[in-house]
Amino acid sequence: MKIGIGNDHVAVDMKNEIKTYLESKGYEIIDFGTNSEERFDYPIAGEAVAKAVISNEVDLGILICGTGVGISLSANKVHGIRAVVCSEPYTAKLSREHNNTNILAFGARVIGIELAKMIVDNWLAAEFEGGRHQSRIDMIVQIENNQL
Ligand SMILES: O=C(CO)[C@H](O)[C@H](O)COP(=O)(O)O
Repeated sequence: MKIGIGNDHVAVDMKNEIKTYLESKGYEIIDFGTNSEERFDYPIAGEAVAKAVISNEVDLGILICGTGVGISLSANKVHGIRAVVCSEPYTAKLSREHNNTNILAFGARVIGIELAKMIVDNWLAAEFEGGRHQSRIDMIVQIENNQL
């Protein structure tokens, strides 16, 4: 599986640790940066990873900024993206099973690396359940389509 990863200046170290962790588990990672601790505007990374998901350049995306909020908000502006920001594994898991999220975001200023790994593991291991959840996803898509 191919995963796109992106971050701002706050999250360079955490991004690299998550990247190494996932590569050690056999995932292919495409790094959309930044790799500098110079101030970097999170919408750039949020949009880049989101577009890579939508174009199928990658299967899923992971985004990290200070809180995970700004970078997930940015990704969610791209049509077809369902990005979740979360700080614990339960929401990460359910966001895949019920909401079919295609991007996971979290905050390098909020959680530590071990919790981040646990969140990533739970999110990647979970699968969309479909069934009663599909019609709700269809409704979300309809809201997007109503804006066009
Ligand atoms: O969490 C974030 C967005 O939600 C950013 O990482 C944060 O706003 C960056 O702040 P600063 O430029 O002061 O380092």
